[in-house]
Amino acid sequence: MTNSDLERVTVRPTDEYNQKLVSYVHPPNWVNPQPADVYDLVVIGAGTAGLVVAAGAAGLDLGLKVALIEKHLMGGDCLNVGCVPSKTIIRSARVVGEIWDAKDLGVNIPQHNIDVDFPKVMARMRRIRADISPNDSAERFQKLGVDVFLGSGRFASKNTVEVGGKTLRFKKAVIATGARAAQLSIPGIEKAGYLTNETVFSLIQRPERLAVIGGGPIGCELAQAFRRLGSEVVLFHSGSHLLNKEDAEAAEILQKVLIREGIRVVLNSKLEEVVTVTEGKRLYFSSNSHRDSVTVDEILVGAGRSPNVENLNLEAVGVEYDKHQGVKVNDYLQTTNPKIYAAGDICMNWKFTHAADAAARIVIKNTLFSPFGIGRSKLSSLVMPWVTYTDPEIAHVGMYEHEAQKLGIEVTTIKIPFSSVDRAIADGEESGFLKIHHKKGSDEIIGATIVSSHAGEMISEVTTAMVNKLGLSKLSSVIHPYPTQAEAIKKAADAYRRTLLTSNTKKLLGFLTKLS
Ligand SMILES: Cc1cc2nc3c(=O)[nH]c(=O)nc-3n(C[C@H](O)[C@H](O)[C@H](O)COP(=O)(O)OP(=O)(O)OC[C@H]3O[C@@H](n4cnc5c(N)ncnc54)[C@H](O)[C@@H]3O)c2cc1C
Ligand SMILES: NC(=O)c1ccc[n+]([C@@H]2O[C@H](COP(=O)([O-])OP(=O)(O)OC[C@H]3O[C@@H](n4cnc5c(N)ncnc54)[C@H](O)[C@@H]3O)[C@@H](O)[C@H]2O)c1
Repeated sequence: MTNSDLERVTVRPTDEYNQKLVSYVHPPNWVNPQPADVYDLVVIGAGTAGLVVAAGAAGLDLGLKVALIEKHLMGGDCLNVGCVPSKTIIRSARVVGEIWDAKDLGVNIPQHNIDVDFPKVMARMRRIRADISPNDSAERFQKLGVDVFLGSGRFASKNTVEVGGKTLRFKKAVIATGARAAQLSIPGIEKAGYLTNETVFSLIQRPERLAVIGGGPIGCELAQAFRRLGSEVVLFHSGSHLLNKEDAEAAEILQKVLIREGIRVVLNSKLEEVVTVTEGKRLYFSSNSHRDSVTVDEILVGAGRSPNVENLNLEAVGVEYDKHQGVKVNDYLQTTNPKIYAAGDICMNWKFTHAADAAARIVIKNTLFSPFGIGRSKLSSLVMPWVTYTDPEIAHVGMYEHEAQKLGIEVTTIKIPFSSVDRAIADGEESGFLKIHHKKGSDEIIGATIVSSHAGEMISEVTTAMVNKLGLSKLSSVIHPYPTQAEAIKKAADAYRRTLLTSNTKKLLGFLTKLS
């Protein structure tokens, strides 16, 4: 491929920050290398999953030949149009949330004095994204010893992939092509136009009125952020509750917060049509048998993901897939072609950056260091936490009660409301809770949910305990600094320990007290 063949990628607005970003993750002057005779690994897609596989394999310094193919921006969704930009604007939005609560904390800030400089919020996001991007850059991966090919990868035969007119022969290949926003079949929406995660971070002006479609993590995080940054927001959700995959009580707390902050939440919604009118985009909808309409400036769709399975010629290599579920893999992340593996959003229900990272590590082990399948790692052995970065955050790890029940595991749940945790009271954050599920009659933790402004920081303690099989008894012996919200974990562990006291041990303790 010569320079002129390289598809130019533009990220809008084309300011200095986005030019810097592109110069790292899709350099316009990039020249694809001459392919090696044969690659130990060819990885298609340079999002988190692909980057971690490539860096992990090349970084071992074993002389492995690794090729990495990216058609758009290295770093994938997470860096460019996902975690990084969303969390960066959520940081600005959080300041507004703090100011809204300031009066209750004795700090009077006239609300009409809040002046969100939306273009500056977005410019800060673009600057930070560009500053982080060298980590995922073509140049860095080249220096790691990876052959980086920019262009669209496609299987050509059982052991070759084509990119930009070049043919790469592989011993093993990895599909890490991720997912994109699922398209909705609402009449008129295509014509009216809408934003997805691929375009919303290119906004430079605040949409004064925003409709968000989908009340999952994307919808809830961005609806709250835009509301706090000054937009009028209406959030449509087809389910009867926001975040319907989460613990219902946790989702209920968030739902109340979003409504209190002025978001119009429309549940059980069915969007019937979108029409462009002089005042904007009008959405006709029904909800609980009631029909209504709302007119907005922009529509943001975040209603699930579709895996990027198209144009890979998967049929030619015997890799089975489903248009909704993605590439079919077994527990070892092997596709229906034993030489081809997959990792990340393309094949997993856990659509998280850290899940893609963890899956990539499994793929490295299973493709390169498990001869004859000996010592392979399994996806099902992972203990997976996740966090929805709303305010309050909702963090979860392991199983929900209903999942355990489905598997026939009897569960006891310990719930610690933050209204009983001194630091949360001092912080004015009593509405959340910590729930720990453990096996009935044992201290083995099988799952936990935390609702708190810092739930995401706290969940790792529970995850560490689960991974290392530290039960509640052990956690009870861990000293937690006072006052911290993480003391809730110790309180739950102490509550478990108290259940162990039988009436006989209580009598014995009472007797010992009298003797002392
Ligand atoms: C708005 C938003 C916020 C999010 N926030 C979080 C968060 O806070 N925390 C979290 O853990 N997760 C978050 N996620 C999810 C996270 O971004 C994804 O789970 C993660 O990026 C998946 O990584 P991946 O490598 O599987 O796929 P991707 O990141 O999608 O990467 C796939 C790459 O493959 C490339 N590709 C596709 N087809 C081809 C081809 N034929 N040839 C060459 N290249 C190809 C694509 O261009 C892309 O770069 C968020 C997602 C969104 C949309
Ligand atoms: N903090 C994080 O880790 C984070 C943040 C954002 C996204 N993500 C990942 O990205 C993935 C995608 O997020 P998402 O929020 O798009 O997906 P999601 O599938 O979790 O939620 C989308 C919701 O939209 C609803 N919906 C679907 N069609 C609708 C319609 N026509 N009208 C109204 N509602 C409709 C669905 O009922 C669903 O609950 C998630 O699986 C998540 O793992 C993670």
